[in-house]
Amino acid sequence: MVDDLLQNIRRIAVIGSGTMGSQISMACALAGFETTVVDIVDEALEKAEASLRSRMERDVSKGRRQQADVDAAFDRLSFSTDSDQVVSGADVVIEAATENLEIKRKLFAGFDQAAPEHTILATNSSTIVSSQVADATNRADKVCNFHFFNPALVMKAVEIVPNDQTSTYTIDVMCAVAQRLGKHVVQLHREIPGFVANRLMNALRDEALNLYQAGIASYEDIDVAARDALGHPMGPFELMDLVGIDVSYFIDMAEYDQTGQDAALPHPVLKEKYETGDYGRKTGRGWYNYEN
Ligand SMILES: NC(=O)c1ccc[n+]([C@@H]2O[C@H](COP(=O)([O-])OP(=O)(O)OC[C@H]3O[C@@H](n4cnc5c(N)ncnc54)[C@H](O)[C@@H]3O)[C@@H](O)[C@H]2O)c1
Repeated sequence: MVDDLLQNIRRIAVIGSGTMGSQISMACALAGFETTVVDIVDEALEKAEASLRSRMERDVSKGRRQQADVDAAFDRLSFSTDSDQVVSGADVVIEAATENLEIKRKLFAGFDQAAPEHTILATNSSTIVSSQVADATNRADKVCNFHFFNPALVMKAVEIVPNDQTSTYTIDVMCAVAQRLGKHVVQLHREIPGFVANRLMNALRDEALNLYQAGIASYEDIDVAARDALGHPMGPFELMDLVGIDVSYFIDMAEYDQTGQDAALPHPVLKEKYETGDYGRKTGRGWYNYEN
């Protein structure tokens, strides 16, 4: 069944080579897809390649992967700044660019022009539902959310969300792609901003921020409670640093833009932190310090 659905899916274009796009592209290449990752910034592509090579080297040295598999994956993976050219040869496009609706709508309009008729256009957005980009294309039936979790090479789940025009075939193909990537599918029946997993996590994060703001406990101790009392792999403050405080802020703003509900606005403490420019691991400092 999976093989049948993937018969015509050989080439994947991943758009955006940041935190998510870089690892999504590696996951696709490791799974056997001819993959190209695209960015508008050359340095982002160079950084992505360097970080993937060192990550893969570490995985091989720890016995998690075979050198031959990694070499074969790098043979299937390329890096480009020419989106139109890459998309024109792709069977599936996975968009993982900056979390901004205007940017994504422009990108989807461009993909629709450049891609062959059969190509599926998916977005990895954390919040923006695909109907918001599908109407920038003439193929809403081939547009959906395909949402990975950070780090995409490690986290086992992918959320797949149809908009009200997405065809069953598109969802079936994307479920098959997810399976080939070794992911477990969380299939939503209909759209909701933030989907399932992030809505659960955001409820926890906002309560953690409330407790911290009210002076009930330090952020370090709140992280200890989440890790060592609830068994979460990481506390909510550590997770914000991993995801990126900027990304967390943009995700909330995108939800607010979609719903207009004040409750969706970024928590005041998150906003304050965002305005300091300390975004977490990516800038060397967030809630915690990563500079050494
Ligand atoms: N960071 C997370 O934990 C996480 C998890 C799941 C989903 N997401 C979603 O994934 C997407 C990317 O997030 P990220 O954390 O990787 O962001 P990021 O800021 O690390 O990377 C975004 C990349 O997109 C590039 N870009 C911007 N405009 C572009 C364009 N027009 N064409 C090609 N590349 C372009 C940027 O140069 C940058 O390299 C967002 O939609 C976000 O909501 C993020």
